Amino acid sequence: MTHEAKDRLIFALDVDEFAAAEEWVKTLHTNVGLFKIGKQLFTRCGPEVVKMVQKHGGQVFLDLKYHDIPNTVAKAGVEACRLGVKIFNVHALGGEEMMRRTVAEVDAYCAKSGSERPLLLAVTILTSSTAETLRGVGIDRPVDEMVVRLAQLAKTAGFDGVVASPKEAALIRAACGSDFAIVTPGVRPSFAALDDQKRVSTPAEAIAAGATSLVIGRPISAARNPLEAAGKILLEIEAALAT
Ligand SMILES: O=c1ccn([C@@H]2O[C@H](COP(=O)(O)O)[C@@H](O)[C@H]2O)c(=O)[nH]1
Repeated sequence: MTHEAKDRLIFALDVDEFAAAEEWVKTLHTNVGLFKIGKQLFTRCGPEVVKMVQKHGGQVFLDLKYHDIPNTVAKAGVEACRLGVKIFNVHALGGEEMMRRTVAEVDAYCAKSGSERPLLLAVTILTSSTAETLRGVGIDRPVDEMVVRLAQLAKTAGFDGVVASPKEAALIRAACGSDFAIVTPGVRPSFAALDDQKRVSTPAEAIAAGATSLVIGRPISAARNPLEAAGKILLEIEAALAT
């Protein structure tokens, strides 16, 4: 398996116990480049679980999707840097000032401390959302239009990339250029259930559309043989990269 395919696979550590998270890291570290720690696991275990992944040589995507006033998000971003995570994210719907302030404070902190700057990603429209979901919160625009608009806003604010559905990856790539990261959850291999995801593609489709990394949780964790499922996904990523 090439290093490149593995580095593009991010496993969602969506469990509620430290021990279970550690088991997943030990089981999957050969096939997974990064481990995503989200609201459930972080709320239960806190920064210790970040250190655990790092202790096992894994890199962390801290998926807390900050969405608050600029000062609060910027300061939370600095704390994410202090944890040494590889990636953290905010909601682009928090707006340009919130994102600009976060970039500025993170850059200042990393320059002063000499620490590696994490990749800053902005969540566009959640992969579980549809046009109906948007209408329900008063947004009367098509999903893909909103996603591209938020991606451009994130880029203007100095963010490194976005979290989006692979369905919109090609549009984002065209609008934001080749060096903009597009990290896609909402990925479903042919062998997996849809669960609560609405805007999904297969791993091969996501890579072909321009996704830089894929976030995958239940298609791996619910598989009869999770390591084998991750291996199949890597093969699919590799094949798509080769075409
Ligand atoms: O738009 C988004 C943003 C984040 N997520 C997160 O990704 C994983 C997906 O897990 P699956 O089990 O593969 O569905 C999960 O942790 C979400 O919080 C997302 O799905 N969509």
